[in-house]
Amino acid sequence: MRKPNRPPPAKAQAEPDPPGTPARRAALKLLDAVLRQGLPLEAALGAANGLPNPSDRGLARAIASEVLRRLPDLDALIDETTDRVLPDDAKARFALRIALVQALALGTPPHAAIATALPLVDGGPRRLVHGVFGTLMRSGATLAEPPHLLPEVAERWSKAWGEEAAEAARANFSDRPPLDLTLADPSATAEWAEKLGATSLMPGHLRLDNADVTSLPGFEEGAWWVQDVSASLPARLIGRGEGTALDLCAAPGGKTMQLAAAGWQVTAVEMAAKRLARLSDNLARVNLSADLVEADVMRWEPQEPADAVLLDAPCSATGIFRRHPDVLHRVRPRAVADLAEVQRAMLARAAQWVKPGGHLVYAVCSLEPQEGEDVASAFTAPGFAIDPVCPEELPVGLAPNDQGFVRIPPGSLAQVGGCDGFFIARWRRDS
Ligand SMILES: C[S@@+](CC[C@H](N)C(=O)[O-])C[C@H]1O[C@@H](n2cnc3c(N)ncnc32)[C@H](O)[C@@H]1O
Repeated sequence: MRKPNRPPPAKAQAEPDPPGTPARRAALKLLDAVLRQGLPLEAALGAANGLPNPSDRGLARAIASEVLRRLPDLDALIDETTDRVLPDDAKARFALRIALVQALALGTPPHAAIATALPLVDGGPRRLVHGVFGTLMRSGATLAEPPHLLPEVAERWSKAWGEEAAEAARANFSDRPPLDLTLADPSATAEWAEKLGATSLMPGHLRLDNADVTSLPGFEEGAWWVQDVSASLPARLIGRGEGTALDLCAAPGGKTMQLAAAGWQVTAVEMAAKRLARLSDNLARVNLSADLVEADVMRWEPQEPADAVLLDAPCSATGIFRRHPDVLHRVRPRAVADLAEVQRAMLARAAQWVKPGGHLVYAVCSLEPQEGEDVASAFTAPGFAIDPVCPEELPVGLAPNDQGFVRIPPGSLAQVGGCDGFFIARWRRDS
């Protein structure tokens, strides 16, 4: 005989979360996505997008970004205050990181920081979290300025680029990166610099303190687009032209726009449909056009070779760590090795699509030599020779290396606001 359905036993009434808790819960989800699942912060933002209030979404993102920027320093404070080291993935550690970063770096009053973080412990050691937070507040704890890089990153970059560069990278880490714009018409640089109160590191480039992009003069008419000066160099190294150019791995389209503005008839190939749609919107805003192809570069091939081929390969993106501190937490040696393998294969494919007399440019926004120097140095194909970059093609303060490649190590251009880390190589196909 079936038992009659009984109503579930009444649960003890839980205390309601203090206002502001949903933003902290979303921050916790973002951190979990980056640190435990290895996802990019941008991809994880869906977790915060469910929040009805836009300012909560912004807060969740700001908290998560700041925790990622300051993780070693936050964990050092936590570890020196607990009797036993909390596991890396313990909810208590996450709640403390979130509370401490707000109180010590984001200007949240300590009582609000802890009250909104405690519900994140969810039945865990609330008293411990409260106690550790209180001890640190009473002792006048502070966070290092600039923040420390993750020890493994500092070690890797010191080894690759020298201790001074790694220190410069750290110094750069606390500065808010400037806003760089690329002009569709480089001959109008002086005019736009004056209009926007900007400086310029080279023709076609403008640098401003951060600003609301969409309200700046020139946005509506599409006179420029946002692009870090380093990211603008690969397309610049192809120069002006009237022939055909392939832009491989093209979205969101900074380089496609540069090539189209420089007179090339561009085919932009991108695998991610959403990103390709963004590229299309970006082109429309700046009144430029290109043939857009949604395809995997490892499967697609053009009907005929092009005069210029630009491969901005998928990479660890450690060069953009200032804007996206999550990259430093997601890069593991195995991932870099896997990416380097893909990059080599893509470069070999891209080379087949260059016309004799044409150029091939390879770029990655990576600070890992395995993805830059190692890939370019290993590249050989019949008829190709390195086309060494000249110092005059780069902004003052950057220089090609002995092989004629461009390596932009961490801390570059620090005295004028810094720039992204990059690697760029250029070859010419003679036959
Ligand atoms: C570094 S971003 C490109 C940035 C872009 N060139 C620009 O200047 O705006 C790399 C891009 O490559 C795309 N991608 C990755 N693997 C790809 C593949 N196998 N085929 C085509 N696109 C790919 C990614 O979706 C991403 O949009």
